Amino acid sequence: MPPNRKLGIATVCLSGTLEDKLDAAAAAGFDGVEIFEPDLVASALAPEEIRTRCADLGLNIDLYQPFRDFEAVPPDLLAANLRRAEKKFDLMERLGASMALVCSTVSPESVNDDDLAAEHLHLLATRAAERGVRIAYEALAWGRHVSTFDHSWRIVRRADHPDLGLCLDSFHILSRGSDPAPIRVIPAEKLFFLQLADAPHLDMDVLQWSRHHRLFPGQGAFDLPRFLDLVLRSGYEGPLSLEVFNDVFRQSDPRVAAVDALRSLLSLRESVEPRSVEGGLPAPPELQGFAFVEIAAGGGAAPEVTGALDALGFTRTGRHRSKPVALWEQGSARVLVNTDVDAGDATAVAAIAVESPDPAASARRAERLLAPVLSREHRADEADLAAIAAPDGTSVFFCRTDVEESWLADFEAVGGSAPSVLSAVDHVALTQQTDDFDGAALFYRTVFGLHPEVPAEVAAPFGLVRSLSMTDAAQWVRIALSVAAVRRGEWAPGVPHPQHVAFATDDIAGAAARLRDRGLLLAIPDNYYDDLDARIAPERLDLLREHSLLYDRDEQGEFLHCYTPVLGTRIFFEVVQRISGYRGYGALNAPVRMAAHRRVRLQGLASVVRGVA
Ligand SMILES: O=C(O)c1ccc(O)c(O)c1
Ligand SMILES: [Mg+2]
Repeated sequence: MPPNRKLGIATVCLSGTLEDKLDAAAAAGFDGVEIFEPDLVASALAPEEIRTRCADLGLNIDLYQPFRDFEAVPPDLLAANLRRAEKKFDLMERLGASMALVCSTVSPESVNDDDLAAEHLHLLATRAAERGVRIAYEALAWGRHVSTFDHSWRIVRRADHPDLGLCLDSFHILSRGSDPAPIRVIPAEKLFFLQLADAPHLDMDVLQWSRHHRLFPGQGAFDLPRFLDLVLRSGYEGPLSLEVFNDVFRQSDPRVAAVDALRSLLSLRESVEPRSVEGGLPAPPELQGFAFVEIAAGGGAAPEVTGALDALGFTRTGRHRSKPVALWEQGSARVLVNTDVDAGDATAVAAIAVESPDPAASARRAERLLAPVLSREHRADEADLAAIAAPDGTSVFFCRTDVEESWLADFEAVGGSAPSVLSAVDHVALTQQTDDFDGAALFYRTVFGLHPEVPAEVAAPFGLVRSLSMTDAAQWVRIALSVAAVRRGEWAPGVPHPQHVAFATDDIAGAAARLRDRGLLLAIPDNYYDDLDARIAPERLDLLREHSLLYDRDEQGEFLHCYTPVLGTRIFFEVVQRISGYRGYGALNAPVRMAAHRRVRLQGLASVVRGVA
């Protein structure tokens, strides 16, 4: 595929007025737009002005859409529909748009007659051609008589007009579970337009699914790389255009949504183009684990954080040469604690750093995927780490710790080492704002090249929580994202936007005992163990109960985990033991953990920790 393949977006994807949408699409870097009729109708700009505006912004008008309920109607309606079409051709002329989308009819006045549909579309294409317009016919998944792409192709073939072709929309095809392979038989010159949308698996009415829950490619469950590959193999040469109807995106800042949209399309395009293509993205990094996790802690919370690290068996091994940052280490797990005395008891995961064999190339890839590059202050003798900003505000670093001049040289050694209980960072869990979840998932997946696992949904004490974890093929880096499925109202007694860092161990009971000795083991109630006994009857139930260990298992193995209370405003630590290749995160136990965190909150953790430290 040529690397200069044009990328477009339908204005219906974005929030705002037509002007807002065009500005956002252009700012993100799209080449073209599909103008959605209601956006134009509500605009005060004359079609000529829209045309000029698009040209000034460097946007081509790829498509005008949709024209509905045209074909296979009785003669009086046909006349009215042709009049309606002529008016739209007038408009398109003023707009400078040369392709109109016609959706398969849903009208109760239409008849189930392919010959008549073909005849009417032929007539429409003839009229359109006189005006310099071509017609792309799209089968809506809920079309009254035509609801599959192969049916729309039969009609277009029968109509046999050079200015009539097909619009393929991945949603309508994949939502119905249709096999897209027969797209291969459609000649390239009949593939007029391609609309791309992903969606989660949902068992619901297809029209509602389409109008409310579409997602950008890579955010849902459809196999879009295969779909796109088939369409391109057929010889389609037009733009790759996103058409995503989504309730959240309709309300989000269009500039942010447009960037997410283009990132998704760049990543999808990457999946079908050879790696060597000029102007292509640098390959995803072969990540080799977390280099460090940086926690920002206000002066009021720092003792809680460092007290918990100490209890977990970490040793403070280094002090940054120019910043108030301490390095804590154990096994290959490294935590930086960045103390900002003015920040009260606020805590947050400020940064995650991943090991990349080529940090500069990884950062270039991130930049090409529209990640904001952070300019960081560093002294001439300090490491210049490649840093980008994730949508949730977390800084992301790519580094190589195994080279002589690594970031570690910025730290002055201060201490020895202690016996290791924990071996590495197992995962980092970041809670997202309700509207940012899909964008954040897309960011970590594409920039890091991680593979998403099956999304989970749990009914938690303070509301429904969705989560999505992702990892690289070798499971060196795991990121777990979660989100309150519905925006919170006044009643929000849980920890706001909690974040946690999980460490791996081979001795979970030992780790839990250390935490308990320091008053830092999150207590799990008996009811949990009674239920566990009833459900699974795990072998070492007494041990689990004694050490407040949570338990899960999958086809491969078992999972034992425990937690600290919340430290400062929103951070906590988890210790996990994966046995025999367990892959999950114990998502079913999350509600029990959340309720336990709330109990500790009510009791007041600060007094406990200060009493011990
Ligand atoms: O939901 C609709 O009406 C609609 C309109 C135009 C499209 O291209 C489409 O896929 C759906
Ligand atoms: Mg469509």
